[in-house]
Amino acid sequence: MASFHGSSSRHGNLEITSSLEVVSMPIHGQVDVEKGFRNDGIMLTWEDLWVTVSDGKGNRRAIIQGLTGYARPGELLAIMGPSGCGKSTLLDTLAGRLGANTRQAGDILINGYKQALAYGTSAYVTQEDTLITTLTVKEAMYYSAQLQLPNSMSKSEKKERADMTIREMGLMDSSNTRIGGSWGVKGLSGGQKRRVSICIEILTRPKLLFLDEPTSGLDSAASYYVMSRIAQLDQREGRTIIASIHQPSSEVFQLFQSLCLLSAGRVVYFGPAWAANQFFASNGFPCPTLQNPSDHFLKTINKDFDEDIEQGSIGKKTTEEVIDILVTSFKSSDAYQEVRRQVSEICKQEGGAQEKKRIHAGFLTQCLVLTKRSSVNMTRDLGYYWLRLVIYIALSIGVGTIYYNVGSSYNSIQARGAMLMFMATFLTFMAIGGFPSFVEDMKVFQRERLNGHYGSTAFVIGNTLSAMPYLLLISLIPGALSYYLTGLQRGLDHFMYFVAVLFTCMMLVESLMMIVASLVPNFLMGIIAGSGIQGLMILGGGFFRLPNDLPKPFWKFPLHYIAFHRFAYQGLYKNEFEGLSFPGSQTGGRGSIRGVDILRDQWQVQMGYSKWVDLGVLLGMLVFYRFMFLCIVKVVEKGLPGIQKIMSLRANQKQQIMENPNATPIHT
Ligand SMILES: Nc1ncnc2c1ncn2[C@@H]1O[C@H](COP(=O)(O)OP(=O)(O)OP(=O)(O)O)[C@@H](O)[C@H]1O
Repeated sequence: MASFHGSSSRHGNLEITSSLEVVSMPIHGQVDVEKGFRNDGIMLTWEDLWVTVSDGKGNRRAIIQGLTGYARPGELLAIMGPSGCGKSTLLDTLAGRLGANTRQAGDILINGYKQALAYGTSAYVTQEDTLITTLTVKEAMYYSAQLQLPNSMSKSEKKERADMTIREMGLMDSSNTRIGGSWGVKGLSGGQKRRVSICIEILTRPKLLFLDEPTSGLDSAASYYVMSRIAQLDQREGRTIIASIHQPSSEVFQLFQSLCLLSAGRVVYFGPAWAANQFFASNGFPCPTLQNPSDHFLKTINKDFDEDIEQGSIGKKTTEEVIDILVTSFKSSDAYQEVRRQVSEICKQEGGAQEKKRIHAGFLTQCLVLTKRSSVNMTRDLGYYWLRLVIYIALSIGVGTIYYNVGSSYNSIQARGAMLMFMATFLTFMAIGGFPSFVEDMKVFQRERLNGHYGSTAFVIGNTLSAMPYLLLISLIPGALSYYLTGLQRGLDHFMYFVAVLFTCMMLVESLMMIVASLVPNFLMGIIAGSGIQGLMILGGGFFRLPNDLPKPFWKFPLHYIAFHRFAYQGLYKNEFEGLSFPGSQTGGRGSIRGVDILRDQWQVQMGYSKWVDLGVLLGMLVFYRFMFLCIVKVVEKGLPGIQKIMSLRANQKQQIMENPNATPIHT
């Protein structure tokens, strides 16, 4: 479950706010527990904000340069500018979501305080729609409502909220359509997916909403309806909305209260949207009659396709010169002074005491809903388990026919060993086939986690529980086919042990692949890393080279002891060979030889403990792997922002020292 603690400081030097560190809020006012949100709004200010990235050669490039601005409750602030000007970066910075290779400097204050945003107070709709494609719009919304809304709301109230939000975004007609987008299923259009993403994030009625290109993929009418509904919501409920937007129509433009116009990370204009036209005109770039003002602004400051621009009676100027004129003019304008005055006024307002706040579905509800949602997804996604089940069945029929009725001859010793090794190794290895689905799961989890929908523990529990029935099925059916066709040792207990080892190994490989997916979200790299790790463990497992023949450094110590294959092989061997006897030679001479003697003397199996200990170790490893998965998810979530914060702090101090060598570094 998420931990909700953190600290805040007033007017410190640098802060990275993060919705991961879901924390305390100093906002005064009442908590509307019934509805799951507070009554009062959020005022966000930023002052002299810089963001730099490394160019890989030791130099840093500024992508946001000294921005100052504010966003107030009940207002829709639009961030506009040419592609690559830093709109998404500004949103990410304000929401505390900058990437690990970036450094940030400057103040970001919430209601005049430096703090992370509390759960449910902010939501971020990213540019990329990361949705569970197998669900219908209604299902996606219902599950999300059950996860995000507090237990104090009844199930029907949550459904009602979800239905209302679907209606608000004009998705009623497609509410029973699967989101789609995989396995050749078209599902929703790009614009409809965009609206589903917005719906999911506005379910809790967050007080602060970040929208990155909410209208991309929408036609002009849909853009207007979506933006007008967002604008209505912000006025009705005192929400603070910051949206980056590419090319609003003039109707959409009229919905904006404030406008932040960026060019190459610098502010060209910040202030009331209606006054932007006047600002351009006063600098010699009036908007031609009948032209959409936003088109005019973007055309004037887009230097990607540099062309000379006619300026009043002065003549032509390059776009670079035009941008410099506008940036300089804005810095010396009354509008800029007004921005600074507003920022300092908001910062002066006294906030109430900090308090912890968490209003969302309880931990058990989250685990249950996530298990259910994940099960539905696994059932509908052919690539998750069904395809694998078909291949497993085909392979086990292959194994069964190759080793058909293996008998108890001398040659059957080697055949039994090879068959068991194949089952424990290659069948479990194929869990890699589910990696694309794991990656999609991880993407959805990361989005939902960043927006504080639920905690990582609930996710790991939900994922584990939902996978279990399917893995049991694909251990049982192919396991039974190969076991009985081969004619391995009779007795239900032997068969059940065989299935239990297969099941545990499959769970282990899945856990390993989930760990890889959380560290390497890239599909190809993940498959390479996952199969590489497994390949090493197979080599060190004690089949291809007997345990005593394994080179001691690395292969024997530690690999042989940490590779789960060793315990799987040894457990399966004991399960099969204990209680059986074989002829002492190929011709049947030299009497008979006991299965246990073969294991101890020839295959160097540890016979000092029973097969149940091997299974116990495998189960222990499974718990450890799942726990490790949870820890990695938490470290990625909490550790990286922490490291980033320290690095930013250092960068900021260094910058200060360079600017003023006599100054004392500020410690936040
Ligand atoms: N983590 C990063 N590392 C390196 N460069 C980055 C990083 N984040 C952003 N940039 C660069 O900063 C610039 C601004 O990027 P950003 O995504 O903020 O632009 P944008 O205005 O949102 O563009 P678009 O409208 O096309 O989405 C780009 O040149 C981008 O390559």
